[in-house]
Amino acid sequence: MSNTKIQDPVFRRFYSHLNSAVTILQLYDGRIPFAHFVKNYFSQHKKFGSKDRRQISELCYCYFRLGRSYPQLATGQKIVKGYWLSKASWPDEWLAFFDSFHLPKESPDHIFPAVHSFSAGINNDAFTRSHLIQPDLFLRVRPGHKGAVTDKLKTADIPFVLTDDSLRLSNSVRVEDLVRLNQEVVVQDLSSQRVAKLLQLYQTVNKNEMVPLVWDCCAASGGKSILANDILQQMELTVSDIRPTILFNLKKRFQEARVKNYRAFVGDATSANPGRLFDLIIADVPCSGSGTWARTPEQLLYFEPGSIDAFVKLQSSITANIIQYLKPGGYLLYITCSVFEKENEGQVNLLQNKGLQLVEQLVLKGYKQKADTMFAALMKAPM
Ligand SMILES: C[S@@+](CC[C@H](N)C(=O)[O-])C[C@H]1O[C@@H](n2cnc3c(N)ncnc32)[C@H](O)[C@@H]1O
Repeated sequence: MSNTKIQDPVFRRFYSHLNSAVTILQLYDGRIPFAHFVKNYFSQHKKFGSKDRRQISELCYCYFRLGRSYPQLATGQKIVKGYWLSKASWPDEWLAFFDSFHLPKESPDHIFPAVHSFSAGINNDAFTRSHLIQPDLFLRVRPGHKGAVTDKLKTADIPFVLTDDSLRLSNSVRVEDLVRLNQEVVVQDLSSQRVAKLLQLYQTVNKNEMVPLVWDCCAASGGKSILANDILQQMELTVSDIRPTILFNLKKRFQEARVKNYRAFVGDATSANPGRLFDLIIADVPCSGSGTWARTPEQLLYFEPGSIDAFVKLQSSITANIIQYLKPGGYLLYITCSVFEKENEGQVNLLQNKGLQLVEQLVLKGYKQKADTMFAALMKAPM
């Protein structure tokens, strides 16, 4: 680390945060999400105020964002390089400060683990570099709440960008203090919101006049179910997940979101029998999450490449089971937050081999918009 004596309190504080970040990174082994780890660390080390906590965490994330680039650098130097690259421009005094660390001029060359080919149309270079910057926070405004929500943000003087029903905000905004979460808005990444396109398509191609029976078989806390509720307006919903605790969160969230007409059960989608047939099954399957690693950049260092094949196997076991519960001519909405072709088009191919017809698939590229990258496919069962 540089010996430069910098008296400016801004840089002295930076050094102090840098030293704390180095200590934390030396303790972290990737076994739990870094967000949980750092939260536990701060709850055991009460001397850090909230601003310090935020800055120290950001420095740790800057380190992860470089992935396996610059193996020759000490941890502190790598943090500073990541911090430098995390913003497009810096004032001159900061550039002089960074210079004092004798950092390499070359661009990072091992940000993303090259473990498998990407889905069609993903630009390798742009996607990889997008990990250097923290994505934005996105909210989906629920039907009928646009005016009230934007008024609240304006009154609180919070900068935002509204595009259709999607709000983009800085990550530092505490939205829960400003608007009613789940009732007025849902915290949902931009690409996740774009899955709406396939739900709207389902509405136009589905010729059944009855209220559709819908099963969200990997529901988690219900983000896609609430989206389906807002688009389809009327549906008879079944939700399930393998984790009982997440269904507890779902029930609380559904109460806030005023989603009432549903039944829930704990079930392993590789073998669960929901006891009826459905017009639409939503399978937002467990996956590598590789389209969201700009939000969890520790994965760039700690992700186990071997686990992709385990995810692929799990995904095909889930789809093999659930398609048995599609009505003749019913629809499957298959979703991942992965960029790997194996988890995306590869699974669609398997389903086509089982007789399903592809209606439309979308590679939801978020990397140019400070958002996640996802994949969604709408498929139709034979009549
Ligand atoms: C990507 S998340 C779903 C996110 C959710 N649809 C949303 O929009 O908020 C995948 C979910 O699948 C669940 N899961 C993993 N393996 C499963 C299995 N074998 N059967 C059912 N659910 C499973 C996980 O517990 C997790 O909640």
